[in-house]
Amino acid sequence: MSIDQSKIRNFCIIAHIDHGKSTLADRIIERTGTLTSREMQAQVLDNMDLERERGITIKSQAVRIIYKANDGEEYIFNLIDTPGHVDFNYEVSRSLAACDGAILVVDAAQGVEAQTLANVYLALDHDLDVMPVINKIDLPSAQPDEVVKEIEDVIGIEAEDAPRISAKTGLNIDQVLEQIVTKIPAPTGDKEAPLQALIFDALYDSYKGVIVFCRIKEGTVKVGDTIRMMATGAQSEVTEVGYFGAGQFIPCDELAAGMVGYLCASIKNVRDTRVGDTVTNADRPCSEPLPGYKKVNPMVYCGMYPADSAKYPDLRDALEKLQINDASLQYEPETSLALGFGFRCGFLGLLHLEIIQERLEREFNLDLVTTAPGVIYKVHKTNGEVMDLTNPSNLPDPSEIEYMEEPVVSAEIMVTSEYVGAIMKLCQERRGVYLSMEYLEETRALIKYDLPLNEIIYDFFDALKSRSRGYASFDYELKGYERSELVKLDILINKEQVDALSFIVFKDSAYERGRKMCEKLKEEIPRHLFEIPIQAAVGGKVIARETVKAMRKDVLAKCYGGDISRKKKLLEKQKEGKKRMRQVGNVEIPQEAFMSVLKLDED
Ligand SMILES: Nc1nc2c(ncn2[C@@H]2O[C@H](COP(=O)(O)OP(=O)(O)OP(=O)(O)O)[C@@H](O)[C@H]2O)c(=O)[nH]1
Repeated sequence: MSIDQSKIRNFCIIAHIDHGKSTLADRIIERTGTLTSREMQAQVLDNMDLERERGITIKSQAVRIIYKANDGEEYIFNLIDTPGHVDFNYEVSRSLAACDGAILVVDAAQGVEAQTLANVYLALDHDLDVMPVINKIDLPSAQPDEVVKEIEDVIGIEAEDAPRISAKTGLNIDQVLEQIVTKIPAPTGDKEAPLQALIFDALYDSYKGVIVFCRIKEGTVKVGDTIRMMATGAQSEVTEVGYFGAGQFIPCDELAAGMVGYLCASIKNVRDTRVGDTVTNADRPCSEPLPGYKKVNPMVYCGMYPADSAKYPDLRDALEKLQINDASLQYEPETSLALGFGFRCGFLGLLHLEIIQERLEREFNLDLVTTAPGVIYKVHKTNGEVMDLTNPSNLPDPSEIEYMEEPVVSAEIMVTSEYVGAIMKLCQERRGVYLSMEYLEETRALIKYDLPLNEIIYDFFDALKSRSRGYASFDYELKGYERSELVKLDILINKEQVDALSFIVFKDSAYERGRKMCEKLKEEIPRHLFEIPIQAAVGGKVIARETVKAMRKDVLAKCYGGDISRKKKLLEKQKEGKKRMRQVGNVEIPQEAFMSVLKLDED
C-alpha cells in the first residue's frame, strides 16, 4: 500500500502575474484526467469566489494528480499553486518550502518581468530545481526564441529545451508532463525516522476543525498518532490524514516521507497551529524543527470596525479564523471615539487589505468600516524612547517628538524603453530617489528607485500600469527607515476632531491632501439643519476648509398632502440610512466617508 518515493514529484508553478500559471495548472489537471471535463470548472484551483471574480490567485492550493508517463510508470504529482502578486510573496515562499521543484511560466509575448525574477530567486533560495516553460505561443505577438534567450541571459538558467506551450489551447502540455518526471527530483526522506512535517498552510473548517496542510519530510503519520506542534508545544491526537483531490479532501491510511497532504487532529485552540511550524510525533519526537519561514511583518495598517457595534465579538472571531489561514494578517483591539470598538490590523500591502476586508464581509457576513491605511512610522521622542506608530491617533504631542522616520522600499521597475521617461517622472513625484538604470536588452530597462512606502501603498501600482500602458512591472522590498518631515493631518467636522480620519502625511503634501479630503467629505456628508464646517488642520492650525450648507426642508415636506404609506416609507428609509451613519458630536457621518480618503488619488 505504501507509495514508492521515486514516483512522487512535489512541485509548484511560479510566474509573473497573468503569465498563465493557473491556466497551466488547470490544463495539467485536465490532461491527467484527475477531473472529468464536466467536473472541470473554469480555473479549478482558484476556488475562492473572490479569486474567480478578480481572476487572480490569492491562497495557494494543492492538488494530487496521477500521471502515466511515457516510461509506462505511474507517477504522483503534488501540484501547489502559488499567487503572483507582489503582496503575496509570503504565500509563495510557504508553498516553495513544500516542493522539490518549480515550473517557471514565462509569457512568450511579455518575457521576463519583475516578479518572474523575484519568484525565481525565492525558488533558488529554497534549493528548488527550476524548469522553464514558455507559455502563450498561440499569441501573434509571441517571440519564444527571444524569451528563451532572455531567460538564459537575465535569469541564468538553461531554457533551450523548455516546452513551448499554449496553456489556453493545450498545445504541448504533454512535454510539460514528461519534463516534470525527468527534470524535477523525487523527494527524499526516511519513512522509519521520527516524524518531521512542515506546516505550509492551514484552514479552519466548521466540521473538521483546523486542517493542517503539510509536507512530510521524515517519518510517517497516521490516524491515532499523538502529534506535537514543535513551536507551540500543543499536543493532539490525529483524527484524519489525507491528500488533496481537486477541490476536496480525500482521506487515506497514512502520510509518509516525501508526501504532501493534510491532517486533522483534535486541535482545540486555533492559535496552536502556526504555519511554518514543524509537526512531530509526541512519543518519538524528531531532534529539531525544520527551518521555518521567513517571518513577515505587516507593512500597512488600518482600523477595522464592525458597522454594527454589536458585531464586535463576531469580528474578533472571524479575524482569529482568518489568521490561521493567513498568518501574515495581524490584529489587535483598539477603540475610536468615532467608531467604537474595533481592531487595528496589519497587512502586507493594500491588495492584501482589500482581500481580507472582502473575505470578512463575504465569508463571515460582516459589514465593516475601514479607516485610511497607513504605514508604520518610527517616532523618536525627546526622552530617548522610540515608538512604532501604527495608529495616527497615538502620535505624541509635537513637543515630545525629536524626529520621525518612515519606511522606505527599494523598488525595481521593468519597463520598455519608450515609457522610461513617464515612469521616472512618476517616481520623482512620489519622492523617489533614483539609484540606477540598466538595459536588459535594447528595448527593456530595469530602473531602481528608493521610494517611501507611504507613497506607493495607495495607487502606485495603478499609476504605473496606466502610465506605461501596462508594460511596466514592479517589485519592491523593505529597505529600512529614513528620517522624514512628517505631520499629522487632523480633520474637524463641526469643530470636533474625528480620530478615525486623522493620518500622517509628508509635510509638503499636507495642504494638498487636506484640501482634497475636505472636498471629498463635503460630497459625502449630507446636509443637516445647521451649517457644518469641515476643516483640515495640522498642529491645531487650519489649512483647508469646506462647508456643508444647512438644509432648509425636512424629508416630509415634499409629500405634503400625500398618502400616509408614502410618508412612512420615507421615514423608514431615513431610519435605514441612519443605521449606516456614525454620530460625531451632533453630526451624522455616513460610513462611506471614512473610506473616501482612500479614493482621493483617483480623481
Ligand atoms: N492567448 C493565451 N492566453 C493565455 C494562455 N494561458 C493563459 N492565458 C490567459 O492569460 C490570463 C492570465 O492567466 P492566469 O492563468 O489566470 O494567470 P496567472 O499567472 O495564474 O495569474 P494569477 O493567478 O493572477 O497570478 C488569462 O486571461 C488566461 O486566459 C495561453 O496559452 N494563450
